[in-house]
Amino acid sequence: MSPPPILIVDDVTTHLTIFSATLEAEGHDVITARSCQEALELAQRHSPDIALVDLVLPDGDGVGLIAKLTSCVPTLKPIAVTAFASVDRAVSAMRNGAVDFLVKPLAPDQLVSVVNNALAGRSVGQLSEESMARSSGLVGDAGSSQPMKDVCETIRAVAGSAAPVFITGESGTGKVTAAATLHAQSGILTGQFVKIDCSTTDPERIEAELLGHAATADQAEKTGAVERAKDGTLLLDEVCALSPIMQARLLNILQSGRVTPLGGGAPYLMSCRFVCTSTPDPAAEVAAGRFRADLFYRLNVVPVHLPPLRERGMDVIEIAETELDRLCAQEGRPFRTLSDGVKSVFLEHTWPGNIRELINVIWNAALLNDGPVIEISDLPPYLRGIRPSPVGQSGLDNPRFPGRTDPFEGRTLAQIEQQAIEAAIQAANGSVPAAARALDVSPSTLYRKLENWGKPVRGARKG
Ligand SMILES: Nc1ncnc2c1ncn2[C@@H]1O[C@H](COP(=O)(O)OP(=O)(O)OP(=O)(O)O)[C@@H](O)[C@H]1O
Repeated sequence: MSPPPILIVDDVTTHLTIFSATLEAEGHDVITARSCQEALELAQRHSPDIALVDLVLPDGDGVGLIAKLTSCVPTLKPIAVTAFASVDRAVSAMRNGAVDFLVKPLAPDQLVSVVNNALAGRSVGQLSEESMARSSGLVGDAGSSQPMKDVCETIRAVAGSAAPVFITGESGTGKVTAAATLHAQSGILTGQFVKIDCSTTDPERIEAELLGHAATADQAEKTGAVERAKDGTLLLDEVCALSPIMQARLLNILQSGRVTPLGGGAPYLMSCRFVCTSTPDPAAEVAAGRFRADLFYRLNVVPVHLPPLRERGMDVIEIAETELDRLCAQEGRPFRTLSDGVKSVFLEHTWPGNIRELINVIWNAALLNDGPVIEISDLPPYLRGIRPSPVGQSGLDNPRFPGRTDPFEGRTLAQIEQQAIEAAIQAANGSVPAAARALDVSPSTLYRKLENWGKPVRGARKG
């Protein structure tokens, strides 16, 4: 029997032809779709292993398609494909079930490497959990800023207790990694680290995933996550996404400590440590009535907040260098270090996708270039457009702020906004509409701001 095929979803014929030829040359079977509708039909018929999904499709949104594909083929590993300007869309795709993302234009060896990694069960998002199982903790391996020292201290202090921990932070800041670190450092937990993604698991199935179910006429018995995490850690990733009904059931389980599998299996006592994560601020979710206050107080015994990368100062360089070493060893690439210009750009950029975005930038640069030093020209265009601060002004060598750790220090919000907008326009070769698309605002917003700053605008409409 031939292995399941790889599904490529893109409405541009040349992309379909090039991606298919590259993967077929590696011995993969490929099927192609040009729309969400066609992709869903093919997925139902062929149960592909991997789907490469372009995030902009003629009849819908690729992020939504990824969620639908994984719900119709639970074993499917989707990979989001996006244009340079929409890294945050890719981050949102990963939050909706994508195991990895690729940024166009794709180099053939990069496409093959990401697909092979996904087939082997490795992705940027999963490597850390593997490492975590082996190491005594990845959070803290790289990054010595004060906010991260505080986080590591909290993790060390509470790892050995059974108290529930609630980890918050923007997407890609390392919440799941921190949860796995807690498990690895516990010293007392002998069971497994089990993760349930509450935002992508089908709401109809989440109760059975959590509690398990007895055998039925058409389904074999299923062991629930609570039981699999016996004497270990149960991570409820993005717990605020649970429906009101599931929130009530979870509260009930926490209060009684007893779990009864669906369909009448034998009840058992729960013995796992609960760790939850949330990207939206859980207190705001409670205030808005979307998350139960009583459940939040039960789960939020030890709060841990992961700072965004832009507030971690020089950590961005430490993490980039550590990851460069790791990825070069893994991929056999010859890079040794980052140029000073690249370090300066990294300190200027605001990293909306946080560590995940940084790792993808490093991976891209190391795969597509020759080394031994990563230069600005090796970075994706949206980063090349960022002007490093003049000598003496960057975080690397700023005499006013020796050892400065905050790239925003000394700047107002308005100055940071102006710099981000100018960088986007430069990256879009001076096109305001293209920069507006990249920043997800209307062109008129940018024209208005440029006018207020007294900047000449190419192609601006009068009146
Ligand atoms: N301290 C770290 N050093 C190196 N890599 C890290 C570190 N923390 C996280 N990562 C990597 O960053 C990526 C994002 O981490 P993780 O999935 O833990 O973030 P998250 O906050 O849970 O993201 P999301 O909210 O989008 O699910 C992963 O690839 C992980 O391996």
